[in-house]
Amino acid sequence: MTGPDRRAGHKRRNDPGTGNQRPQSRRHRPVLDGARLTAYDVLDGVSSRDAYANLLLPQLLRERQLEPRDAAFATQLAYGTLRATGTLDALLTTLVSRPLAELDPKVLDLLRLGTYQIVDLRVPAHAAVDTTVALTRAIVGTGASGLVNAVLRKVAAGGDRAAWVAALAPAEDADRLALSTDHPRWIVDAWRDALAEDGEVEAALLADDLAPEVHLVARHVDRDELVAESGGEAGPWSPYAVRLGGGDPGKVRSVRSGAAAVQDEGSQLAALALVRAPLEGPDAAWLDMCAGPGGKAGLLAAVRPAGVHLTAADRAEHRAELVRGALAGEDDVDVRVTDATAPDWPAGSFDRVLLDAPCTGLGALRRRPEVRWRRVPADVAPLAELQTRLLDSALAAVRPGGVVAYVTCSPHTAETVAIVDAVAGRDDVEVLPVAPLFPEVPGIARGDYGQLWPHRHGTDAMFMALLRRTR
Ligand SMILES: C[S@@+](CC[C@H](N)C(=O)[O-])C[C@H]1O[C@@H](n2cnc3c(N)ncnc32)[C@H](O)[C@@H]1O
Repeated sequence: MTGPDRRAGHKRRNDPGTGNQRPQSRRHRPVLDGARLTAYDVLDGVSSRDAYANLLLPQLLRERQLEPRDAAFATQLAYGTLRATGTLDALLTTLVSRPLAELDPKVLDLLRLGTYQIVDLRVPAHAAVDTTVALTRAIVGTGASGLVNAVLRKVAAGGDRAAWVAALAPAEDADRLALSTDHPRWIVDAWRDALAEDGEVEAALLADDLAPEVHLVARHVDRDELVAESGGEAGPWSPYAVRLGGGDPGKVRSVRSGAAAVQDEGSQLAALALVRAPLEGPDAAWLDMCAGPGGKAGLLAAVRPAGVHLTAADRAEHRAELVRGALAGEDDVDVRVTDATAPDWPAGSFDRVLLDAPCTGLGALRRRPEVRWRRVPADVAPLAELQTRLLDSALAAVRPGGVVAYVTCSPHTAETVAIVDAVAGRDDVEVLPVAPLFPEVPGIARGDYGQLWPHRHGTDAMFMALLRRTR
C-alpha cells in the first residue's frame, strides 16, 4: 500500500513545539506550549462554535504573535487534525470504552490532537503524550488527564497510521481509502464515481489531503513581472497564474495594489473556458450570475476585450460587496444584488454567461479542513435543485448563439454531469467540448465537459461545461 507511507513521509517532521514556551494571552492559563494550545483552540472553536478554521487560525496567530516556526507547527497541527478527524475517531473508538459522543468535547479534541501527532506526525510518543496531558490538566482538569494519558499511550503502542489502518481492518477497499486519506466514505464514493480512472482514486484523495499551494492571478500586471516580484513560478496551465512555493501573498506588491490576487489556477481556467468559447455575432455583454466574492469576475474584467460590459450579480449583499472590492478600478462593470433564479435582466440580453454555481465544495476541501466532516450526503439534492434552476436561468439570460459556462468546485456527478446532461438534450442547446480549448492541459476532458483534479493538475477539482443557445 503506497498511500499511507507516502503521506507519512510527507508529513513527518521534527517537533519544535516542545521546547519553545511562551506566555499565553489568556491569563488564567499556565505557561503552555504555544503551538499546541493554539491548535487546540482552533479545534475547540470548530467543534463548539462551528468556527471556520481558515478564519480562526489566522486570527489567533495574529493575536498571539507566535514565532514563525511555532505558527507553522500550530497550522500543521490544527489543519492536519481537522482533516484527519474521522480517521482519528475511528481509531479512538476502539480505545475508549464509552461512545466518543459521550466524552467531554474538549477531551475528545485533546485526544484527537495527541493522536494526530503520534500516528501522522510521528512526534515521539513521550512528547505528544506529555504535552497533551499538560494541556488537558490546564484546560479541563486533572481528572480528565488520566484518561488522556492512558488512551494516548495505547495509541502510541498501536504504531503509526499505516499500522492503525491495517489493525482497523476495513471491510472494503473504499473504507480503507476513507481511513488512509481522511475522507468520509460517501466522498470517497463520489470521487471514485467522478474519476472513472479507478487506479487514480487513491492518488486523487491523497492530493486532496494536503495543504494547497498558494496561486496568484496576474490581472493587471505582466505575469513575468509577478513571477519576479513574488519569487514564485509561472503556473503550468493558465497564462495568468503564478504558483508560490511559500511566503505571505499579502506581502507581494501587486497583490497589495490589486493588480494581482490570490486565485487557484483551476478557478482561472474555469473563467478562461468562458472567455475562450467560440462565439458568432456580437460579443459585448458578459454576465457573472453568481459572482461573490468576485475571484472569477476579477479575471473576466481584466481579460475582456475592449468594449465588453461586465455585469456581476450575487444574491447576498455582503458577497456583492466583496465583488465590488474585486472590481474596484474596473470601468464598464456593474454589480447587482439579485436572485439569479428570478433575475431583473431581460431574457437573451447577454453574449456570455458564467454560472459558477453554489455547490458542496467537494473539490475545494483542501482549503477548509473541517468541511469534509461537516458536509453530509443530504446536502447534495437541494443544491442540485438550485443548480438546475440557475442553469435554466443562465440559458434564458444568454442570446441565441451565446454561450453559458457552468462551473462548480465540486466533481460530484449529481452537481456536474447530471445537471448539464439534463439540459444538453434540449433542442435549443448545444454542448461545446471543453478539452479542445485547452490543448495545453492534459487529462482535462470529462466526456465533452472539463474536470480538473488536484493530483493531475495541482488545482482544486473544478468542473466546467460549455453550452451554446442555438435559437
Ligand atoms: C461558488 S460561489 C461563486 C464564486 C465566485 N464565482 C468566485 O469566483 O469568486 C457561489 C455564489 O453564488 C451565490 N448565490 C447562491 N444562490 C444564488 C442565487 N439564487 N442568485 C445569485 N447568487 C447566488 C452565493 O452567494 C455565492 O456567492
